[in-house]
Amino acid sequence: MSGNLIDGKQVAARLRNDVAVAVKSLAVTPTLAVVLVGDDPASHVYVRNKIKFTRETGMNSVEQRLPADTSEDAVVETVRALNADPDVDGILVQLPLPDHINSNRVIAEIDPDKDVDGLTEVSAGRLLLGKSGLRPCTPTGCVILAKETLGDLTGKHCVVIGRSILVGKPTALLFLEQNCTVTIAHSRTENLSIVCRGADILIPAVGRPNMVKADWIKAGACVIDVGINRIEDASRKSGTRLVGDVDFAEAEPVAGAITPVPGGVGPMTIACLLRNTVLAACARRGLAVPDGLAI
Ligand SMILES: Nc1nc2c(c(=O)[nH]1)N[C@@H](CN(C=O)c1ccc(C(=O)N[C@@H](CCC(=O)O)C(=O)O)cc1)CN2
Repeated sequence: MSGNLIDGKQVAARLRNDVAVAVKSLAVTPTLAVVLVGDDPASHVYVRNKIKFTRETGMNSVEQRLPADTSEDAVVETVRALNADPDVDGILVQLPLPDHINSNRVIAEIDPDKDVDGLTEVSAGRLLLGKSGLRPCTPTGCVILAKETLGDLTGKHCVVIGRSILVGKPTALLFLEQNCTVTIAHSRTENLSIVCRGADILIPAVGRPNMVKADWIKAGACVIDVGINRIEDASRKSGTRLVGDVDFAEAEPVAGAITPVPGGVGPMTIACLLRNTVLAACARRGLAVPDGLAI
């Protein structure tokens, strides 16, 4: 890897190791339950990896795989049963759900103390109010990568592009929690490139391949690319490849540090999910959080 690359795979592997050490130190074995509905191939890969890493870090994995035509009520019942199971510490419902299911209703059913994705209204409220709680995984991964690169983030100007509930908004709040000065930019922001050029930390999270160009980036800035976009590439056997929201070839020479896609924020998402599962297990069971899991 070249000098300014932020190696998300390596940081994620280290975090998974910290989780494994933490799990060994606990008197109980945390359990993560995964609910997967339907046949989305990417979701199947993500869930397979979540289960694999859950087991590799010494935790129990519970799987609920439901067919694509499962009714919304049946998915809600599945979540309720997991809420009621005292052995289950964390519940995650893999997104996206099939079109006929209202994701908001399903997520709202998750017990906030088991909400290891940090997506319920209670988790969002706890984050907004600065109360302890489970934080969303991809945004937490962004903070860990930024701190790994820059150390203390106090006073840094962080520009988040995107205002989604899954990434943009919680990312902004988490960087605010780190004492950053935060700007949330989006598709209607005027002079977007100029706003971005003011960033010490730039976090595009919009899902638009190669949108951020070299002249959007302040020289030496830390760029954390949340976009994972599959584009056509006839030169590849598969006919496609993954790119971020940042035009990496243009941006890399300008940035002080930059995440690649793949191999940047993506692997952190699952590592942070495992960390959240330990945090949930400790909070539910009144145990102290083991050393090594603080951000
Ligand atoms: N319930 C949730 N659903 C979804 C989430 C989530 O956090 N919770 N995020 C995404 C999918 N996702 C995890 O679920 C996820 C996405 C990407 C990666 C990752 O490691 N990507 C690799 C590339 C993988 C590839 O080759 O396709 C990378 O960026 O290096 C992990 C997890 C939507 N749904």
